Amino acid sequence: MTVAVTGASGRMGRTILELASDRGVETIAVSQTFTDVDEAVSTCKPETLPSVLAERSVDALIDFTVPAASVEFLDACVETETPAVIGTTGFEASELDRIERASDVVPVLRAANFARGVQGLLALVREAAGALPGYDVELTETHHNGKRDAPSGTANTLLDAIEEETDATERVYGRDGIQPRNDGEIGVHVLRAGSIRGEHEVVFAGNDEVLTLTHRAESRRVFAAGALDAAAWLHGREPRRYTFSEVIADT
Ligand SMILES: NC(=O)C1=CN([C@@H]2O[C@H](COP(=O)(O)OP(=O)(O)OC[C@H]3O[C@@H](n4cnc5c(N)ncnc54)[C@H](OP(=O)(O)O)[C@@H]3O)[C@@H](O)[C@H]2O)C=CC1
Ligand SMILES: O=C(O)C1=N[C@H](C(=O)O)C[C@H](O)C1
Repeated sequence: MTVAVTGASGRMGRTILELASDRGVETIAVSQTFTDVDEAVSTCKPETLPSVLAERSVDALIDFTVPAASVEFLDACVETETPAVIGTTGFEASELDRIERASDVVPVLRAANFARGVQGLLALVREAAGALPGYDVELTETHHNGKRDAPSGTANTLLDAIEEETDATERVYGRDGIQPRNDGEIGVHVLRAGSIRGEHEVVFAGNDEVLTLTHRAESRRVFAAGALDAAAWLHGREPRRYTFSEVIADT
């Protein structure tokens, strides 16, 4: 398998290149800035991506960058009929529409979190939310100090699931001042500190009891592994939007 990895000098880009090399997956590092690339990895600048995808036999593109760049890279995939795995988070609605339209032409798998355990967390949160009506729900997410978007993409996915399963619909971001908690709120709390890889915790409290569900990523390799698994799985599929849970169910 050959994958093109955008944002190759970034935290995730580097981790994917490392893990791909361990797995014997060939990579093309797509980077605006890369200077210290391993000789075994070929590189290209983002501007040349369309011609590289057209000329080289690339099985999938893996993108962990920023939303504006991500949708541009996806255009190159559409132009060259290359499947796309997108891990970038923080998209606006118009960018999500663009991704949706691209998936009419090429297979696209976008996930806010490529850790398999987060799919477990999502299922458990859904179950708890449905089983504990009326309980207060609060979510905390904690990441490294370089993360741009807040709340995290994973937090937003968990919040969507909680809202689907409960009557709570009002997201309250942080708490400050004199304001008692109202029914129907979901508290959302964001921490940015040090090099923490990614933690998500959902608290359900009521009836004199507390249920806490937590996922903690201990290394970026867990996300890189999921993205590489997704790329291998996506290659050769029909154009449409796919989910990471489909990959997990199958591998
Ligand atoms: N879905 C998941 O499982 C996970 C998702 N993420 C998400 O992945 C994304 C990247 O995270 P992370 O690696 O920590 O971020 P970094 O900031 O470390 O890396 C992002 C890289 O993207 C490239 N880039 C930045 N701006 C542009 C631009 N305007 N045009 C083209 N390329 C650009 C740069 O690479 P270069 O200079 O080489 O081009 C940069 O180093 C974030 O949205 C994050 O939330 C992170 C971890 C897991
Ligand atoms: O930026 C990160 O680091 C992470 N981002 C993803 C998100 O926004 O949910 C996934 C993971 O938590 C790491």
